Amino acid sequence: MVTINNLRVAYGDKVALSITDSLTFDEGDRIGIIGSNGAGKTTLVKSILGVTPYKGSITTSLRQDEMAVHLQENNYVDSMPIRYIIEGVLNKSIKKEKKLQDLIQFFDMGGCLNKKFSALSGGQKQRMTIILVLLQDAKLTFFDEVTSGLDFETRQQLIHKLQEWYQDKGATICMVSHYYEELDHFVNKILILDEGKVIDFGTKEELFRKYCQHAIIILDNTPGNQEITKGYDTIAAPEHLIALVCQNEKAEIAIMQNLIEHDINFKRSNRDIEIMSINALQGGGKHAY
Ligand SMILES: Nc1ncnc2c1ncn2[C@@H]1O[C@H](COP(=O)(O)OP(=O)(O)OP(=O)(O)O)[C@@H](O)[C@H]1O
Repeated sequence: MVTINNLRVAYGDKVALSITDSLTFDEGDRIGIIGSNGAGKTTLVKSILGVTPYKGSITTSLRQDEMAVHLQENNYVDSMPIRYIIEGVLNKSIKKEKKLQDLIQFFDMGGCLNKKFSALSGGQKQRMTIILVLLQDAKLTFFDEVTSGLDFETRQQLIHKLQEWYQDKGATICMVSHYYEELDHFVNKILILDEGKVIDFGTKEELFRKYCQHAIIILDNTPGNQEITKGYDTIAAPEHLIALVCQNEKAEIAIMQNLIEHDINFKRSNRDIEIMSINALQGGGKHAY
């Protein structure tokens, strides 16, 4: 659906993106794009959309109007009831457009239509923009930090709604996010960027196996837990955690039995995107896909 080759984007002297290998997004992919601030995530989205000049090639079977985007920041007229913003942006009447009515109902925005944009909560503001984006029914949709600035519960609700909306649809989605738990539920592939370069790209399962093996056991990084886990293989984890790596089921059962005997709380995971990506980033060039 989209193939990228030798992509390079620079802002003045600063190279924001340099993708040397070929990168392909297939139809139906749900791709999570992760990377720290300034990694080039938004630049990649804008390049594919054709709104940022680049060198190299991006080939796609899609027309421009078959792609939609939800960008990080959206500015609307603050003092206007959102009913008129929605109708003005779409050039459609809510009364006459069944699909638009369905979306408004689905995202529970019917009661807000007469409110000014400035009077909406953060979650309602995001939902309004999402309605505008989803109405396009695009073959490829980008969500760039769609939940940024929202509290945990509102983020969860929004992602849950998006998931529900897309569950029977074959649409291709690219979601840029710093929130790993959101991506865990929403995407099947992960693209890891760092300083403008691709660190890895693959299915969640492939990448987890590559960097974390069969499973990991995660526990608090306390002196007591450090002592008990001394003989085990660990991989990189956020500072407050210890991640024990298990090569196979037998090994994980042995570790878990030992932890249970010592009355230690732990979490077992075979899909932790955060720990996988920390290890992918540490592997750097060694693991480059
Ligand atoms: N219009 C611009 N002019 C100059 N530099 C830019 C511009 N847009 C982005 N950059 C720079 O390019 C690099 C990549 O930016 P980009 O916005 O793509 O990163 P990102 O991964 O989306 O970051 P974030 O998570 O903070 O949104 C950064 O160093 C950024 O400062």
